[in-house]
Parts: sequence; structure tokens; C-alpha cells
Amino acid sequence: MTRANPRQTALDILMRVERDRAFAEPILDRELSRGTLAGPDRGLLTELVYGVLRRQGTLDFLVDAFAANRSTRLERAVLVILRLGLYQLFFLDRIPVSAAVNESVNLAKAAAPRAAGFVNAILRRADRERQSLSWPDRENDPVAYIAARHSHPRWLVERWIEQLGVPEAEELAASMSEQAPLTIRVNTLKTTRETLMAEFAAAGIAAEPTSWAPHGVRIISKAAVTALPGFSGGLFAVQDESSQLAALFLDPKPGESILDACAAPGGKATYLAQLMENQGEVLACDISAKKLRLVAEAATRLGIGIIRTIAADAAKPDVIPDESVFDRILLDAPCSGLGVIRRNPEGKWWKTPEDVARLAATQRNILDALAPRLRTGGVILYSTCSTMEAENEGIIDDFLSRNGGFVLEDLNALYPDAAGLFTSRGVFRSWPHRHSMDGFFAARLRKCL
Ligand SMILES: C[S@@+](CC[C@H](N)C(=O)[O-])C[C@H]1O[C@@H](n2cnc3c(N)ncnc32)[C@H](O)[C@@H]1O
Repeated sequence: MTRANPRQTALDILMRVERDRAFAEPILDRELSRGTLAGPDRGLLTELVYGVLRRQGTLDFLVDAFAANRSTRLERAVLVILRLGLYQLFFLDRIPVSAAVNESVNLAKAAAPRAAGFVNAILRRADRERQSLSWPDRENDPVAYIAARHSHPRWLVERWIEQLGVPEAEELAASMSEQAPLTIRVNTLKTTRETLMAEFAAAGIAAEPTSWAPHGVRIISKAAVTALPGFSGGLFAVQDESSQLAALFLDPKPGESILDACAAPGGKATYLAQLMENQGEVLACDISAKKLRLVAEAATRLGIGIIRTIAADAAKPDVIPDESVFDRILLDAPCSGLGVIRRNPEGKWWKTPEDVARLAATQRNILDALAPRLRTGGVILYSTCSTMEAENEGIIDDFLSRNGGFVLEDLNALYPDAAGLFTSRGVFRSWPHRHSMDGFFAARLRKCL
């Protein structure tokens, strides 16, 4: 089999992400599964693809600095080749400068031959002048500084500064450009956290319990999830600690009837079933029938029998054919995903403030539609993996102002040991720089009347 070149493959993937707005992960997974890259080249390909997407804002700032503000006018392939070369020069210390430059020139010779000399000149200049590079002034223009230094779109930095102030927004921006940790949730229907961690230790996998979530384990060793002991036997599921906590805060009980209104791919639905000791019913609804198959597959792997799936639009009040009302409802709403851009960094370059406003309208419609399906005394947990107030507190405040029969429950009072995770109003807000988790939001609403 012919060996693939990891830089050429990275260029091909990044070009598809740019051109088609395709998510990198499935394309990368397909490339890796073809088996044309071996050992360190597999790691280099993953590093290049995710590294360039995470640091794209910084890399384009560098292109502008060393190529006379031309980043927006360059042919797309040339821009992506420069991003790849600059990423190797500025963020990877194990690649010699000569290799980073020469390999980039070779990519240019194949993809845009007339630009090969230009690529060579810019990369050599960037290497020569890296010490004298000047960033935007932090005091006078903190938005430009944070956007360039930590690689985020300006509008997002502006929102974070409004929410947190400049110093903390910078901490958040820095941590949002790092690689996210790999966290799993132990399937307590089949094992315990202690037993599984002992199995990991015996296999030489370094891992530690999560700080807040009782069934979470953070994997410290570099390891492929499917190669971890217990994966095929369903002893765990991959789930960030923040997502585990959101499901926990719904507090489902064995025997109850739960609606998970936007359930695919099933991270929370399967955890709800686990917390219910596989007794009762979880109706897992999603607008995508295709994605619901992932919920069913996960349930089978984890040994869960109480999840029923239904493909439906949760914003249509009569979607759920069953006339009954539910004891609890989880609305893990479709959102901008701006809290998980460490995992899907391409998303931050695609999303706009208009997308946030459009999603907020959908979130509001779904929450309104679900309210009548909850029994009196029951609880709705509304959650998103977004940091935006418009998708979070904004939705809750709007809903409460129009629905006098609901109250916001104070999570500080319900979970006093986890006070560091809640705002003064008692909603859950996790942040990567504060809690080493994804950016997540959850609010618990009780129907009193
Ligand atoms: C944040 S994801 C849910 C993640 C899931 N709860 C988990 O923990 O694995 C949002 C889901 O909402 C679904 N969705 C979007 N609009 C919907 C609608 N109107 N009704 C039902 N599901 C919808 C999407 O297909 C997507 O699977």
C-alpha cells in the first residue's frame, strides 16, 4: 500500500473543511481508518488538522504580519498551505524549520506552483522575524489582542469580555484554544468507577476521577477510546464532565417517565437510564432519525433496555403521540456549540451572532412546546453547550416571564457541595478555564401549577 504524506492529507482535509463547511472529525476518522498512515504520521496528521483549525485566527494574523495584510486576498490553497507551515514553525517544537518550510513549498509546487516561491519567502521571513513580531496593543485594543493571540473571532471575544471582563475573558480564550481532555462516564449498570480505574491501571492507562461528577474518569494517557479496556463490553461511554453533570441535575429516579427531547447521539439519555437503574422509561426524541440510531446503538452497547426512540420535531406541541405527561423532561437544546469549540474548532469560524439569535428562537419554541407535556410538580432541565447568554439565561428569563406556573430552582440549595459550579441565581455554568470542563449551561425549572 502506498504511504500517504501527512501534510498533503492535512491540506486536503483542511481544504474540504474550508470549501464545504464539512466537520473535520469524520473526514479525519475516514482517512485514519484507510491505514495509509503509520505510527507518528497518524499523530502528526491529527495535530496538524486540529492545530490549524484551533489556531487559525493567530495563523492568519501571522500571514498578515509577514505577507503585507494579504490573508484575505490569497488563493485559498496558498492560505491553507501558509497556515500549515506557520503552525509547524510557531506551535510545534519537534519539527525542524527546514522541514516545515521545504514540505510547505512542496505542497505549493503541487497545488499552486506559481506561489511556491512566495510560500518559501513568507515562511523564511516569519522564522527570521519571529522575535520582532508585534501583536495588537493589549491595553488599547484588548479585543484585537485576544482575537489574534488566542485565535477566536472578534465578535466572540467581545461577548466574552461583556460577560467576564478582559482578564478573565483572556483566560477563557486561552483555554478555549487548547486541546480538550478525554473524559468518560463509567457505566454503573455494569461496573464501578474503582473497578474500571483498576483495570485501566493494570493496562498501563493513567487516569483520574473527575473533580465533580461521581461517575466520571479523566484519561490522562494518550489513548484511542475504542482501545481502552471495557469499551466493547460497554463499561463506559465518552462524555465530558459538564455533560454528565447536566444529566445528574435533572435527578431522574428509577421507575419514572422521562422525555429527552433532543436526545441524539444519546450521551445524556443513556446516563439518565443509568441513573434510573434501567427502570422506568426514557423517551429519546430527536428530529434526526439517522442520529437516533446512535442512541439505540449506545443503549445496546451499555446494556440499557428502557430507552425508546422517536423521530420528531420537539417544537411541534403534538409531536409526541403519547397523550401522557412526563415526570421529568430534559431539553438539551440545539445550540451554537460555542462552549465546545476546543473539540469542534471549525465551528467558531462558521458561527455568527445571527446564528445565535436564530438558535435562540428555536430554543424558545421548543421549551414552550414542551412545558404542557410536564406533569404538575415535575422538572424540566434546560441545557446547552454554549457560553452565550442569549441561548442560556436569556431563554430562561423569557420563559419565566411568560409562564407564571414555573419557578427556577436554585441549584446552590440542592447541591451545596458543588456551589463552585453555580451562579448566584443557582444555574449551572461551567467554563474550561475555571473547571477544566466544556462551556456548559443548565437551569432547572419546576412546574408548580
Ligand atoms: C445538543 S444536541 C443533543 C445532545 C444529546 N442530548 C446528548 O447528550 O448526546 C441537540 C440535538 O437536537 C436535535 N434537534 C435539533 N432541532 C430539533 C428539534 N426541533 N426537535 C428535536 N430535536 C432537534 C439535533 O438533531 C441534535 O441531535
